[in-house]
Order: sequence, then C-alpha cells, then structure tokens
Amino acid sequence: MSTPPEEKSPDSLRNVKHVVLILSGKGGVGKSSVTTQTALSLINKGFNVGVLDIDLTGPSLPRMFGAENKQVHQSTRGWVPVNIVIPDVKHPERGSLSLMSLGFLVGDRGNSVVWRGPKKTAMIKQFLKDVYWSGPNGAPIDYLLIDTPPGTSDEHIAIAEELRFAQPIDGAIIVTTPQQVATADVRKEINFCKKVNFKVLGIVENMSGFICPHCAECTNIFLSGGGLALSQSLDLKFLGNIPIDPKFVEMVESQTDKNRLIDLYDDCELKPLMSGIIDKVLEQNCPARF
Ligand SMILES: Nc1ncnc2c1ncn2[C@@H]1O[C@H](COP(=O)(O)OP(=O)(O)OP(=O)(O)O)[C@@H](O)[C@H]1O
Ligand code: SF4
Repeated sequence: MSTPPEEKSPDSLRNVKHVVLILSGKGGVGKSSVTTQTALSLINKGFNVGVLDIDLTGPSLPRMFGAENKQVHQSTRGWVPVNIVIPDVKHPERGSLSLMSLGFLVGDRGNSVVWRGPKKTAMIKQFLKDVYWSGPNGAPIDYLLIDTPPGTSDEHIAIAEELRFAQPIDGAIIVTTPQQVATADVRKEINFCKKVNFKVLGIVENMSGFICPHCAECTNIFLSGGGLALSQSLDLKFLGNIPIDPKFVEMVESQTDKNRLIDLYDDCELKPLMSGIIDKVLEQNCPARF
C-alpha cells in the first residue's frame, strides 16, 4: 500500500543529509548563539549548512547573522532561504550557509508574534515542509540546524510530529547554563527527547565563566561543571563549556556587508572551543538521510 501524501518525508528535506535540533529548557541561555556558532564551525569545517529559525516568539538569528534587512522569496519549489555565506575564492575551505527565519516574514524585530497554539503549529509544519533547501549549485545541505523555542511546548510536539517522517535525524544538542543545570527544565527537555525518540547528541554548558576583554583570562563567575555532572548522572555526552565572551556580542553588533560574522569569528576566542564541541558531535557518525 502506498504512503498517504501527508505522511511522506517533507520534500524540502530531500536535499538535506543531516538534521540537528538545538534545544534548551529555558529562554535566554544562549540557544541562538550556540546555533549561530555551530553553523559557523560547520562552515569552517567545509560543510554546507542550513539554519531554520523556528523560535516564533523571538526569531533572533537574522540579527545574529547581520541579515535583518534581507528578504526571502517564494519559488515554485518553496521559500528560498537567504544566502549568508557562499563559497568564495579567498576561503575555498569553507562551506555555505543559508538561513530561513520567521523574522524575514514578520519584518520589524519589534513586531513580536503572538499567535495561539494551532496557528503556531501550522506555521512550524509549513516551515519544515515549504522551505527549498539547497547548497551552492544545487549541492546537498550537509547539516540543517533547527533553532527551536525554549521549553517543551506545542511547538516542540509539532516539530517532533513533522520530523517523524524525516528519519533518520541526528538528534538534539541541549544548551544549558551553569545556573540552569540544577533545575528541572533541562531534565524535562531530555525526557521530551526520549519520549519523541530524538537522540541527545550531548549537553553544552553556555555562559560558563567569563572571558576578560582585557587579558582574555577566563574567570568562573558562577559555579561551573554542572553541565558535566548532569551529563554524567544521565549518562549523556558532555560536549563542552562556552564562556561568556563580550567580544562575541561585539562581533555580532559590528557586522556590515563587508565585515561579516564568519570573518570576524576567525579572531574569536570561542572559535576553537566551539570547534572541539562540534568535533564531538561529528565523531558520533550519525547516518546521513541519503
Ligand atoms: N557565550 C556567550 N558569550 C557572550 N554572549 C553570549 C553568549 N551566549 C549568549 N550570549 C548573549 O546572550 C544573549 C541571549 O542569548 P541568545 O539569544 O543566544 O539566547 P536564547 O537562549 O536563544 O534566547 P531566547 O530564548 O530569547 O531565544 C544574546 O545577546 C547573546 O549574544
Ligand atoms: S581578568 Fe581581571 S585582572 Fe585580568 S584584566 Fe581582566 S579584569 Fe583585569
């Protein structure tokens, strides 16, 4: 018997090899920053990356990538994401980056979206189905990163339902902060992954210490090490710590068309740390979707 059309894997993911979700129990722990840096790291390792910003309450990725004024358009194959990084002769080792965010559709960043459950769910499902993902010249997207809203809400259930037909997906990176690891939110997020059968690729402890802008020394202003302890107690992989680096925020704010985040990030103290974190994800050798 053939599969009913609504139960097919979303066509938009046909050209996507790996899907990774970025989750956090609470807002403001740096999920979007970790998504951004995961994307930058993967590009620097030569992968073609797609980023889907599904955080409908506060889509922040267009701002992080300095693309707030860019526009998406529709083609016969679906929404065409914004090209943030395309291969260039100066950096042949880099991959590409394309971004789709609700922020491009609602425009003004102050125009926050206050949709009720069913409308949100419908939007998320449409986002997963209707974006035409493709690398340069039709090359496959190696990694699609999905930046989800914080918590385990209706939106997450919608994502899980939609991705059920897009297996195998690699799984989820859980972002926490040193203060948050002791709370129930992270455990809830991990239980959610178990329930919907998403593999936890590992835990990242963000805002773990502070890099001094003067001497680059890292000081633990809050307790550190909770992320590692939590991973050990739940038998999950600990991917690493990312300290607060005021220069990272400065880089995000100082981008221009000629001075892009991908270039500025080369001088960021967080770059090698993030590279090590991503290596720990890659070494898990998750099977590609095709
Ligand atoms: N390691 C870091 N170093 C410096 N600044 C950081 C770091 N992580 C996050 N930030 C900053 O903290 C703020 C909140 O981070 P971010 O937007 O990534 O969090 P979030 O969890 O995605 O939030 P939300 O739930 O609102 O989407 C941003 O201004 C970001 O630039
Ligand atoms: S780490 Fe402390 S002592 Fe060193 S430069 Fe920074 S603020 Fe000053």
